Amino acid sequence: MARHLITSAIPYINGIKHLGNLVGSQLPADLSARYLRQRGHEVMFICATDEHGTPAELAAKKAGKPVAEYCAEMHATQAGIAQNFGLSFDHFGRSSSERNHVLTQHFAGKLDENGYVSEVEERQVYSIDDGRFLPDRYIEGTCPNCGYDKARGDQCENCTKQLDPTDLIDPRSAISGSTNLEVRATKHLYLRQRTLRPELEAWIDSKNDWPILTTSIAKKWLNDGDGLQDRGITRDLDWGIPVKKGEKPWPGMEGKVFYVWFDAPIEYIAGTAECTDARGEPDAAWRRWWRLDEGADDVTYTQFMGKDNVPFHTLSFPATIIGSGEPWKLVDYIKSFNYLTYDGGQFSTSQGRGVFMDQALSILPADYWRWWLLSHAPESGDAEFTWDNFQQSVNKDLADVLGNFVSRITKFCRSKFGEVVPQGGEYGPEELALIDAIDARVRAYEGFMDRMEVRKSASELRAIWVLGNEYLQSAAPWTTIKTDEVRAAMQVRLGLNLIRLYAVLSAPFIPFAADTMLAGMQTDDRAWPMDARSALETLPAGHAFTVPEVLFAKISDEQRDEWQERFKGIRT
Ligand SMILES: Nc1ncnc2c1ncn2[C@@H]1O[C@H](COP(=O)(O)OP(=O)(O)OP(=O)(O)O)[C@@H](O)[C@H]1O
Ligand SMILES: [Zn+2]
Repeated sequence: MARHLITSAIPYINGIKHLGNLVGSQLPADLSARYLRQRGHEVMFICATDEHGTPAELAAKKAGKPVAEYCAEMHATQAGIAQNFGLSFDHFGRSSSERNHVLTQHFAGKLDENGYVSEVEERQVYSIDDGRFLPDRYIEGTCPNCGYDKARGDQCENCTKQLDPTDLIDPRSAISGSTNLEVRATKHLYLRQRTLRPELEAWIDSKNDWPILTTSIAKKWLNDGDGLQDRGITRDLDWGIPVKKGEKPWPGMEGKVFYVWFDAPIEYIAGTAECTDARGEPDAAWRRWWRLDEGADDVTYTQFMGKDNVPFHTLSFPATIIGSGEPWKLVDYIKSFNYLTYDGGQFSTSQGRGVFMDQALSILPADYWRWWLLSHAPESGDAEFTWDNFQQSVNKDLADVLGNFVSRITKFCRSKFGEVVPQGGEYGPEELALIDAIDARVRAYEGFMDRMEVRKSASELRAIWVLGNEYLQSAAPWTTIKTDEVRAAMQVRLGLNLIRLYAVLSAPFIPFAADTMLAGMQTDDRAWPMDARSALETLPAGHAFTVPEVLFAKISDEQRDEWQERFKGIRT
């Protein structure tokens, strides 16, 4: 048994997540966590909501609620939807937790002690009417390049020119529209990533088994242009973790908070502490996952995330860990994803484009989505969600292959032998060949799952389902029974055992259907098949079962067209 720490990139709090967010982080992390638990390993799977920063404040304002209240509600909403999707977090924490406050301030204090923090005086736009400094993207005005009148302080989205807020003509606050702005001096803390560059580079270079997507992004940030830059880690905002040096005040930093990207990854650690707190365990229980000097030296730590999060996880967060000078656990493997696109465009939370997790569950159960998303995970490049493709893949893989297999075997057995596993008969060459084929494919499936190759795992699993269908087709117990009832009984017994085996193997992908299959087979034996032959003898002759309800219904053309129409617009 090994110990696996798994974290998913923490979803931002400003709304319900879309299918792109799901497949780019939480869902593959869940696949891995479920698989490793089934293989008997000790798993700690952590996710949380990422709650700080201006977009949270603005979303709260739009909802007409104080930001703390908004975040608490949205956290509960996201947690509920995650549960309905079968995301098996050991804990779904909050980056605004007390634990994260303390740890974030602790890391900042250590970084400062070790000389990795500098203070920089900046000039920033202050909105007198809003009573706050405005981040670049919350200043709007006319683009000096193309004349577009809604250009943002960081960029004109019309002509794509990169801008400074001071370049804008007639600048105004994007929050209130006020033009009562002035430039004020303000002091901020910077994490001295440049100084840590040699250590970071050596560490990245040692990771030769990481996905190319991960290392290529890390190397780009390390080397492009002038190389890795120091990074501001504080902001002039109210909502966030107050800037402190450990438990002590930080002179000159009063009223400022840490930048959301500084505290968000620290929540992986804090979330683990929140988890063991909730279980009523002592500090040692979370520290053994994170502190190399307190038991974490045998932990394998894997992070899951979309590509835009990679720089922070390959460079900034490791800089925080390394710069602390303390023996915290660094990540062992970063599984990153390209983007899922929606019907020819981008998914977007802020623009309400795409299908969101709550909407998805309102039309179909979680497993339909889990299967499609994982079997089409954007691993080697971006992947596109289309309703056509979704319909085809659900109908073919889930309904025609797996669902049909379960239904034919169980119904046939019920009609000829009753709802018990029939007895008699011996395997012939066909059965032995099937068992060998299953063994080979299960070993291949394990290999892909161990390496977190999501699409390949899905197609191997599908191939295992297909083996059963092909066997059933050629063994044809409904024909056999006319001449050889004992042989038909053996074929059916094998088929019923295959259903249990499929439930076990498929559970990481489609946990709800797996439960239905096991409930139908009236067993809770989830033992991973070490060899197919004995695994297929789990349900003995005489064991009772029930015919499960329809596992997967086909998606009709009318449904497909209706959903395509319903979800083509913008969610408001
Ligand atoms: N279209 C996408 N496909 C795959 N992963 C994505 C996609 N969009 C975002 N992600 C990933 O989803 C995770 C959660 O993202 P987060 O909640 O911060 O939303 P985001 O990156 O602001 O995206 P959006 O604004 O589209 O919701 C991150 O790991 C991010 O990289
Ligand atoms: Zn422009």
